[in-house]
Amino acid sequence: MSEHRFWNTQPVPQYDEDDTEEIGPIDPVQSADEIQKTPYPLLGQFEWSECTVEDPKEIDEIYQFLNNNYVEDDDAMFRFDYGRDFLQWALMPPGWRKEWHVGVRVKQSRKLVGFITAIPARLSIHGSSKDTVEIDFLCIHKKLRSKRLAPVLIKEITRRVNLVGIFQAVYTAGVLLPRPLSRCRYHHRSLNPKKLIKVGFSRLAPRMTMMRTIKVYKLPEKPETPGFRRMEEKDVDSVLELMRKKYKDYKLAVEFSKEEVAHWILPHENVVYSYVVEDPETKQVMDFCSFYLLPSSIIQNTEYDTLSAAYLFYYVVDATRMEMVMRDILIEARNVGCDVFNALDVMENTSFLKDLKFHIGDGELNYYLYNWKCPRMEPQENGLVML
Ligand SMILES: COc1cc([C@H]2SCC(=O)N2Cc2ccccc2)c(Br)cc1O
Repeated sequence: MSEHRFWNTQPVPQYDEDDTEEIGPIDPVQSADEIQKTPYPLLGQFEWSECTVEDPKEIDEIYQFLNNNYVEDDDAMFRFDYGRDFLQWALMPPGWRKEWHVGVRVKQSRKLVGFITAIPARLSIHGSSKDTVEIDFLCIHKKLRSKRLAPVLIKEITRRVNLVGIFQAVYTAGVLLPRPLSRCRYHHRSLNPKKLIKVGFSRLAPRMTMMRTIKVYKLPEKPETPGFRRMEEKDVDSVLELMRKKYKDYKLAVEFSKEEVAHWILPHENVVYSYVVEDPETKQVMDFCSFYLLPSSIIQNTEYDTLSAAYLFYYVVDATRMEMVMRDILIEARNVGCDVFNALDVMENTSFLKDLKFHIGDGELNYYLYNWKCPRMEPQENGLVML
């Protein structure tokens, strides 16, 4: 990892450093008024451009740009296809800022060729609370790769975040950079095995027929947990309470406000689906769970061009009901048309992945902190899900 020309200049733990138990900023503490007021210089033909994500035209432009240029798997078989509604939801949570939706355009054509975003997040890291941002959607046009544009985008978003007095950030990547706070793995549960095999994501197991494979992954028609229902506005306080109690046990977690629970967890059609388990007697909300929809383009396939996928999001479920509730959201995801259900090995996920017939994927997800040194953590100690 010594060859990282950019990351070796940044306030992140370098690879050769030992795993000290120290906790604190890496850069000397600065105040917002010491921060450079002008944007970083760009190569001649490019200019900075704050995107207006409330404008359907601009959200569509961002959608198309990410749909064509964002993250692919190592074999270039799939590329994330974040939806327009999903992007508006992801980029306008409570406390969002327009100046943190940073685009790079070609001056003369106005074409969008670069993008990076930040959203505010109050994080609990090894028990102490910090105002930070979550960095996401860093994307450079395929034709402009290895022009050293990404470091400029990262420095510019850092400057804009520092201007309002925030000096820490969290970000994730499939690639290995100096230096992961936590290294997690994706697991996948087939919902439509026939399509997953046809598009080359799954393979027919030896001595298994397609009919037999379909039977193995078959799920009941409807959820079976007594009291399982969609989450509603009236459940926000209960869900907030469940999260506050449970997520303080994780070494990395967002400290959600009531408004943030409403924004991130209440159902949003075609974006995020959430459910509660209401005790049939007491009418108390005992559990909640949620997943978000993030399709992928299938880059080379004659029969299909999109893979519908659900991703496990936030939940608090009693251990005795865990497997049943998680099976119920597999059923809900299948019922809204998903072909596969994805989950990381974070939180308590490993308690049900095997029994619910998830298989480990080759996708790794590494979590990183910017300008904060602290001990690393195991996936199950990690309570943060990034979109
Ligand atoms: C291909 O193996 C995986 C690819 C991905 C990512 S990379 C680009 C993309 O679109 N993905 C979503 C996806 C695509 C296909 C199946 C499941 C998830 C993940 Br995340 C974990 C995997 O194991």
